[in-house]
Amino acid sequence: MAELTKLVIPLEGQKLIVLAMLLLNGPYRKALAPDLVRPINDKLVAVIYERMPHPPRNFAAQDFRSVDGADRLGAAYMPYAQSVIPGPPSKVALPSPQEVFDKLMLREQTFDADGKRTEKVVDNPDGLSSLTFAYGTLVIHSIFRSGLTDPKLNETSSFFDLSPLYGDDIEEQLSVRNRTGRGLLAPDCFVDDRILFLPPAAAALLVLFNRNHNHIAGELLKNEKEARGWTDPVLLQWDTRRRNKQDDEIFELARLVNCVHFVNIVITDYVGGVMGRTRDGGGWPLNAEVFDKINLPDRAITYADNPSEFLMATHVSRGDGNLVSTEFNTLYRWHAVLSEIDVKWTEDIIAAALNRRDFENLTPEDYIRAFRMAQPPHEDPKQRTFARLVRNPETNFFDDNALAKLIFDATEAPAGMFRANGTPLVLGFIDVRGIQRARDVGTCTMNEFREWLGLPKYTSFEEWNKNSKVAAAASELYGGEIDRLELYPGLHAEGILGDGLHDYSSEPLRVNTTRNGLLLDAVTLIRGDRFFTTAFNKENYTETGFADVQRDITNRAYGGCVHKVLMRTLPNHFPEDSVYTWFPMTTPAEMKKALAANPEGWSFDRPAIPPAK
Ligand code: HEM
Repeated sequence: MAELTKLVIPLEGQKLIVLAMLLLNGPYRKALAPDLVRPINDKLVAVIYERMPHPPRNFAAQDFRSVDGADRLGAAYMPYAQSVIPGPPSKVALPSPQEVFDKLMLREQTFDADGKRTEKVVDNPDGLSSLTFAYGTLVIHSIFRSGLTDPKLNETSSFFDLSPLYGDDIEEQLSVRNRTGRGLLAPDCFVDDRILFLPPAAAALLVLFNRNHNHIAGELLKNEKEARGWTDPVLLQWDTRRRNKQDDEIFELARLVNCVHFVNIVITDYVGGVMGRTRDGGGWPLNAEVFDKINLPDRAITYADNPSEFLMATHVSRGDGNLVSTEFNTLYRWHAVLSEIDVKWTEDIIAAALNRRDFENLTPEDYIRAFRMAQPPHEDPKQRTFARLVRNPETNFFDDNALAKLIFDATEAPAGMFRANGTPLVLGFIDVRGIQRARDVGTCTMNEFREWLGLPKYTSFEEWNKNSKVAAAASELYGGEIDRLELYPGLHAEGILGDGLHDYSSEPLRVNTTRNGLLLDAVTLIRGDRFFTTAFNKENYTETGFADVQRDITNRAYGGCVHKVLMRTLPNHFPEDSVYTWFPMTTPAEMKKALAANPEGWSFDRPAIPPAK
């Protein structure tokens, strides 16, 4: 093992990423001498982080230097970054987006004798549940909100700031607050009405984050009152100025803390799951201290040929800011992984409103009309509902049982697999628009993106996807030239070798582009955020807030964090011994297999719903 470690130190780029991740993986990690884990982890983080430019080199929409130079990196209403500057456009015309979608991305369909259509769902091979991608929609809606009139503009900030809950400007934020001096959000509401158009587990999760905020605000007021000089809010009811000031302070602190809960789940349950590592106890593929100070030579990669300098201390930067890019906006459009129930839910809403079940020629207008008819969004976000949930007329809360049911249903539903021909027909027009959008904003090709990530370029369509039918269709669309393959279909119809990151044995350098990109992006976004790094301390978060978000890497979920929010916000629904509590992003059926050798103390059954009050 020591020999293997020596191998890692002089490596660089992609080879280092693959080998270091292998060494840090479960069984190998245990065999590593403890003092070797840290240097390998640190070099891995350095290589990943330094590969992304900070700040980005280019803005997708910025043809001229801004007149006042006052751009704030990552603020809402900034243009997307363009990480890869594409080469000159090919003189040969590109295929129509619809044709690209139909041949490479449309979920396989079969028709029975009566013409009834069935879509072939391939369950996610890592056992991920639909809840993973409900969470995923909260993640992507936190950082992407492409302008309707100008898709090069991002109307939300590039930070994991739970903007679907809190909004993108002060007016939106105030629309979900009541400013009683306690820093609370109004009961069970959120700002972003895009979430109402998604399968309801996403909205249910957001409601739980609302409750989590209010729990945190309550604890802060209780425990930090003296230290912060806060007053009992009852005594402030006639003093609007002081009441608002106190409310703002508690609110902003609770928001900071709540965002760390959100990102802790991203790091552990979510990215760990998507990388295929939750089931076998792998969790987050990097050392948990990835966002801490790292002391290494400034550009660790350039020290590759001098291993003795590897441990020399300077530092790897962090907290520099973020600007999400147009390439990653393309990468995250994971419509192929939608579960059968999520697709059915979407289809049923559209069919009921439009009175037809053929989804071939949907338009954005059809789509919006269907959702507005199904559940007209209330003007006031405090009164909005979803999935036909009803608010308690006295408290304005939703029924806990109804929320828990939505979470349990999504936990049991197997997500789909990342694969070619995986996007459900009903989301077809969204992908077609996405392909066109990627062209309009000047997105690079698949191979340009891979090269930028440090991955070897594909040399043939067969290498990109071993399924000969998919490879032949793509080759035909792009005139046999793999370098012309666009990023959108390139990512979403890419084949997975073995099961992606797990199978290094036969072709060690072949790593799936999406997973590779996800890891890079997650490290970059979180490490670039000062509130998760340089400003993450007791002074800024208070003793109470800082203690609340500490992760326990020895817990039953291999360090996962989602159970904390579930148990806290629905205290009667998530039992201590249930896989629904600790592993809701993997289906219970899959967790039963994963824990088969050691099932004592685990319940795999759906938790009982308490009698309605
Ligand atoms: C049934 C579930 C879903 C529905 C109905 C849906 C619908 C949509 C719609 C309507 C758009 C806007 C397209 C446009 O304006 O051109 C969109 C964009 C997008 N979707 Fe989905 N989506 C779903 C699930 C997901 C999931 C699970 C993910 C990934 C975790 C995802 C990632 C994205 C991304 C990254 C965008 C671009 C957002 C932007 O640029 O502002 N979607 N989706």
